[in-house]
Amino acid sequence: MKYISTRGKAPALSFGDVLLAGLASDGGLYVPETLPTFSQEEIASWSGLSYQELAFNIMYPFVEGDIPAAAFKEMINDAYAGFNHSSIAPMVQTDTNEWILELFRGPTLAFKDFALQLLGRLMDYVLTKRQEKLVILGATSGDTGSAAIEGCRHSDHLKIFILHPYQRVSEVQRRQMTTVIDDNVFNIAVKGNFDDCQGMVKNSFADQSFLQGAKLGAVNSINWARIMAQIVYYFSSALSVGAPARKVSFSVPTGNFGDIFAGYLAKKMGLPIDQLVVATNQNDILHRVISENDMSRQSLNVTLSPSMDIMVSSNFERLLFDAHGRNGAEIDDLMTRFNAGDVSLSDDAWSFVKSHFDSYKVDDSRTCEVIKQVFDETQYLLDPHTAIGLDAARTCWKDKSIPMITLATAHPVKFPEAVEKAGCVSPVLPDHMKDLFEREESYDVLDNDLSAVQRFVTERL
Ligand SMILES: Cc1ncc(COP(=O)(O)O)c(C=O)c1O
Ligand SMILES: N[C@@H](CCOP(=O)(O)O)C(=O)O
Repeated sequence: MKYISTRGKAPALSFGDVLLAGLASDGGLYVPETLPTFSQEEIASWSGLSYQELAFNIMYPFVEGDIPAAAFKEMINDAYAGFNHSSIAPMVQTDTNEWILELFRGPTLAFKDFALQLLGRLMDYVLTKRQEKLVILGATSGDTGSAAIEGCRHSDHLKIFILHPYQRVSEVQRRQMTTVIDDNVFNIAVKGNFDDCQGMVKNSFADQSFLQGAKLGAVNSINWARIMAQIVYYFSSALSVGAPARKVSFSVPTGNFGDIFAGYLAKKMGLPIDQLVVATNQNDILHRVISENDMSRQSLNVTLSPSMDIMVSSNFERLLFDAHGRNGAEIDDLMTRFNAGDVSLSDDAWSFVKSHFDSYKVDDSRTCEVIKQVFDETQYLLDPHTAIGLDAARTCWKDKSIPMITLATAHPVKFPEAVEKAGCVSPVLPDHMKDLFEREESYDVLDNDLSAVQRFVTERL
């Protein structure tokens, strides 16, 4: 399997190289040159497999040639061994044909564990073979950071630096990162927002001279391996409600467009998906582009769903690549125009986007209403991101005979502020985190200044 850049100028790479490269050298994102596809019969034959077996069947074509099958199976088993439910991604029914897919059963209680517990092991494997080391620079709005730290902290080949927006992640999220006191883990609170942090990561890939010869790697969903691992739970959940014999729909709380892009790929790979609903908070650029072809960047709102406080949605570029006939030169030009302030897609590209996605925006007060209403009716407590997904699902659902699955992207215990504002009681921390508020924290607060961040990294290489 070869991978190509969405901007068409970087060399095509193998899986191992893409895994370590993160962002392409031309500023684009790597995508597979061709996608594996599965027949309905083949998908049907997977019903009854364990999550780990299914994960192997779906992901192996992406890594074949770089990772031997036996080693890959071992990594998958290891990556999901720390999840607290035997199904790994269990489903909960909330109404007729309405399902919640619980993606928060991993060690850091958010969907990021699905990809990042595997990514750390994949990187370690490839780096050991190559006898190389990697400096990870990641940006987080709260969840990627802890999952990446958990996935990478035990590797002798990785040093990990995570940027989070100062005072804009929940206290539980911050402590999940900053209480990991390991020699190879560094947390930086940047006096800015998530887009600033993500911008610093991308700029650092564009010019790596500050690393004095060391190599930079990515844990954000700009790294193809993140997307690859997130495809699996679309298949597992769909199979559990009768696919491929029947269609299914998904609603996905969306920020950086990585999770829902994985759903779009599952559809291209053969899963019969009827609707893919993009659910946003007040930071609604994705809802605006899908519904009105308006991609204007507005100032970032601080919301009760902080993990989705994102305006520059990295993975949308991967979709635009398809929307432009996979023409890298067109995307290169489009990105230059976007950065110069052009804010709409061509009619053809917009039609393509609308043909695959529905969208809906949910504000903070409605998020609280949904948390409370669902809890009162079912005793099921949603986290604020999932509440946004569920409200969007109910609003956009076209055919109620088709199961609608909302991705529950985080555990409510991570967001006590929203849960309490909704009038519910925040759950207690799970056993492995119960002393989180007593643990020692370590992090540095830096100005929103790329050179200050790069200097911090260089001094710790
Ligand atoms: C809890 C939670 N929900 C939803 C999202 C949005 O996912 P994506 O960025 O892949 O669209 C994120 C972070 O990105 C998140 O942490
Ligand atoms: N919501 C994310 C933001 C980063 O997105 P990623 O999926 O590209 O890593 C977070 O919680 O950090």
